[in-house]
Amino acid sequence: MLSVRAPPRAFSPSPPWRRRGRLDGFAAPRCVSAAPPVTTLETATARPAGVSFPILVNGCTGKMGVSVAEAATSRGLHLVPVSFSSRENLDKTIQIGDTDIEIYGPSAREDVLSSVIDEFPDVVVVDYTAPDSVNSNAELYCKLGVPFVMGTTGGDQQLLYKSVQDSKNYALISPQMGKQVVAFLAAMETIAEQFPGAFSGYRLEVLESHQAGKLDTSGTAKAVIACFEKLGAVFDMDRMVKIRDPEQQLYMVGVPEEHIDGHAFHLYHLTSPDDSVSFEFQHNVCGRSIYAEGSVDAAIFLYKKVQSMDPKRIYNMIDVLQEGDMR
Ligand SMILES: NC(=O)C1=CN([C@@H]2O[C@H](COP(=O)(O)OP(=O)(O)OC[C@H]3O[C@@H](n4cnc5c(N)ncnc54)[C@H](OP(=O)(O)O)[C@@H]3O)[C@@H](O)[C@H]2O)C=CC1
Ligand SMILES: O=C(O)C1=N[C@H](C(=O)O)C[C@H](O)C1
Repeated sequence: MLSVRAPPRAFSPSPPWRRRGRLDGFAAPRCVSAAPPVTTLETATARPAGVSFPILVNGCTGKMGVSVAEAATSRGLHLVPVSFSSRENLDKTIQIGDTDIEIYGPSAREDVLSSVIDEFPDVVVVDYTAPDSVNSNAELYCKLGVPFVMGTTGGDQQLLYKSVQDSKNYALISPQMGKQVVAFLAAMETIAEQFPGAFSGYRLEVLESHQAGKLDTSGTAKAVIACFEKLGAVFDMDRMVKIRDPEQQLYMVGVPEEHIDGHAFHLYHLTSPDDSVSFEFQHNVCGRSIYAEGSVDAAIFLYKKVQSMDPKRIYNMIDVLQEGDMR
């Protein structure tokens, strides 16, 4: 994870994506040609969630929506057969296991969600939609008092937290649901808290690569950068290297071809003011299963908090990890 390089003769303080044609620093994960771990009905039976409640996954026309709905079903949760879209009159159903999910447009959102809450008072919503829907969706969940997991990144994050605080609704908000990446983020937060300024004056450079359809800058990278900034590193957000071009991902970043449509590679490079020391951190994820499983962990965690009427209302994935509730 961490590499500290002593300055050899040919030492270059530049990050690898500036030094080489191909990003050698971006070692492809070992899952390269293996299929990502899949939770099947069989494994779900072997590993029951131990708790069951209704879960509504918003954004089932999208990739994460489908993955979370599948993971929820496999873990024995009751998938509510309703989801939403930004498009009116889509007239579409999406089949997840045995459940046909009906997709409703924006004008039906409030009425349909109210009916769902009437029918399933214990429902938890998991949101994987789009950055420009984050705030309006959260406003609606808060207005109707339905607990929600916000996996969608972007939007106005300050406003998001304010909506939840003002409404006293329960919510779990995190730009990152993958257990191991959450652990890395937790470590970064701890280091930043304990040793503020330890990297004072270091230059930070960041590269993130995601599937071409990703609309926003990595929310995870932003959270990690905030920690490096607390540690004293200097970063100019405009200089973030954001790669969405499949050719570059394949030949420069080294993303396995079968994961061009679903990957999240992150590289952070720090250089000391006198160029004598450099650090590199990276986390490279292929596929979406770690987020889908983490999202179900998050929904179960939040459900338990609601049921126990915990006075704390807003959570993140570090809370879930700290309470030992991530698989
Ligand atoms: N927290 C985490 O660990 C992770 C977070 N993410 C985040 O999740 C989000 C979704 O990612 P992904 O699934 O890959 O993206 P996709 O583009 O595949 O899916 C997003 C879906 O949201 C739908 N949508 C857009 N607006 C609305 C709305 N107002 N109401 C309901 N549905 C809407 C779109 O469908 P339509 O055209 O039908 O409206 C689209 O299909 C992104 O913000 C991404 O960064 C992704 C992976 C992990
Ligand atoms: O859109 C994605 O795919 C991802 N989004 C999240 C983010 O923006 O940090 C998490 C992960 O990078 C995958």
